[in-house]
Amino acid sequence: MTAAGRPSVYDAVGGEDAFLALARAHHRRCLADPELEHPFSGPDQHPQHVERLAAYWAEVLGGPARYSRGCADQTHVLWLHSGNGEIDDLGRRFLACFLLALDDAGVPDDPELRACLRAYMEWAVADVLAYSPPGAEVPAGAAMPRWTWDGLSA
Ligand code: HEM
Repeated sequence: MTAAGRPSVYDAVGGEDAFLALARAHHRRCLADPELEHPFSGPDQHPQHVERLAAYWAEVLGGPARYSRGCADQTHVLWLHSGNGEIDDLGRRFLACFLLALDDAGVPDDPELRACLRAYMEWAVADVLAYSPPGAEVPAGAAMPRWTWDGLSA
């Protein structure tokens, strides 16, 4: 629950198991995409990619701080996606896979929740793509984003 007594976005999605199902569905969609399949099929993929992605999204959307406590931080996430050159098309595909995965994973079809999740992912894709020019410098100690019903929380 949030301070105002309203469920967090994390709770509205369905908590930990729902985020795992969402990350799994999203990964499946990425692997089925002819372009996105390449970056996700490299030999050095983290074996727990899906679990880590689920923990990351859960934390950003108001869940427990499992990613920043047990996995890595925002600087690592930005660094992982940086310096790949012009990948705007991959960003569009990533967003499309996320929106389809919401249905695949059975995330509640509440219009306010869906709009909130879409706005978050549009923002997050743009944030990652901002570091795609070769040589882009990722800031050290970048704070984990927090996304609420009202958008990015300062
Ligand atoms: C342009 C679109 C994107 C592409 C092509 C992409 C690709 C990737 C790849 C290849 C990995 C590494 C997988 C591995 O080695 O385990 C990864 C990891 C990850 N990505 Fe993305 N990604 C994109 C956008 C995003 C966005 C928008 C977010 C956040 C909302 C995100 C969050 C993450 C996280 C949390 C990880 C796991 C980091 C970890 O293992 O600690 N990605 N991504």
